[in-house]
Amino acid sequence: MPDTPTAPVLLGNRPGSFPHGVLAERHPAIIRQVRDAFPYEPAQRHALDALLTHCTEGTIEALPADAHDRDRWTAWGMDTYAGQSWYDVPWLWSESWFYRQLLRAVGYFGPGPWQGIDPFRPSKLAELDSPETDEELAALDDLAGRPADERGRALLHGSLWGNRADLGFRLSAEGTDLGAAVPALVADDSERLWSLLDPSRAGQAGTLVLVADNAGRELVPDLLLIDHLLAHGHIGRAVLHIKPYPYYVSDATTADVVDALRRLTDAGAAAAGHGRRLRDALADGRLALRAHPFSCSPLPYEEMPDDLRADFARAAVTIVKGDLNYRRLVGDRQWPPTTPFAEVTGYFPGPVAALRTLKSDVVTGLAPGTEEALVAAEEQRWRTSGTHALIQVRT
Ligand SMILES: O=P(O)(O)OC[C@@]1(O)O[C@H](CO)[C@@H](O)[C@@H]1O
Repeated sequence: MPDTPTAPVLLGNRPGSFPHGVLAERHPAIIRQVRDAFPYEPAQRHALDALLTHCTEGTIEALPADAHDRDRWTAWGMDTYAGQSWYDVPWLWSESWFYRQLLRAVGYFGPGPWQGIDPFRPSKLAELDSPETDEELAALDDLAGRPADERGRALLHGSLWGNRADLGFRLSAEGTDLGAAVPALVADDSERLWSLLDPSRAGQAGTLVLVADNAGRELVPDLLLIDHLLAHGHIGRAVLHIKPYPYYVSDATTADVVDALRRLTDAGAAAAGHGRRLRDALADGRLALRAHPFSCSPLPYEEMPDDLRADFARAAVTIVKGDLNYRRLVGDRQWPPTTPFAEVTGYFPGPVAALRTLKSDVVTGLAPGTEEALVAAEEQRWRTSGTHALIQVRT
């Protein structure tokens, strides 16, 4: 058997590193944002204040015995990491734990009147209802007159670059002129992706699994792409994997899908047509939602449970969106950037495509010349600035 490549797991304990900045600065900023956005009651305010200190100075404390998901977190490594600093456990684990603790602080898991209230909803709705979203939806009218092939490619790129719309990222990228960035693909396997979506390939249109990332201005283009692929027979069915609870600020949940569809149908013109077709697809089963607990797990996809593995195995292709999902797909490790993508995703049970803008250190599958050119132009900033993107495919 060939050796599976490996590299050190990313931790957040090196001051000055990107992961350290997320734990030490981004997480406290997220707590303050949530605290300001909602008229929370005293108990929630106290819990948020306690978390503010705890997440930067404390250690991992096991969930209480009556926590609804205690067994799940035990299986995900909680007892192994209990007692350790948030900075010394795998960064991916620590971040995921942060969102679990934040939701506990605001009473999301209940019981009580705040059960199920998404603390990130105000920022998600503000983005969905922004003039920028209006412009993007209006652009669909021009696109409607173009050949189907061209529309498909434009919608694929819309879904890819929609990944820049990440509210947690914006919080710490403040001051960065995202508008001035030159969009640049550091890897582009899009032709291989289209060949997997060729209906004549297997004699019948297969299933697309799309593992979604952010709500709002990323989810809308994801849905538009799905609608296009269904309407033009590239796929017979789509399964959209969303998060079972709010996560990484802007990650999409079922409520966000409902909001996005409302936004499309209310927009009128071409956007409304997409919205209506997507509603029909949901109603007749051609589009299905899945909110698997593992979608919010602090582990790489290599450790996915059997039922999820079976879902992916049935797909003609699984499209994995965004930075966090990329980290989980290839493993949150200090890979040399030229490590082959096909090797680190060799465990995945079927063809898989990553669509991601680069917003953290992890990257694989770059050509040696690409890495050299990026480093020469930007040192290591290209890894985290969100100004570069990739489309990588393993068949
Ligand atoms: O998955 P997304 O929305 O593309 O990005 C999530 C993100 O902003 O959060 C993490 C840091 O908290 C990084 O992996 C990444 O930059």
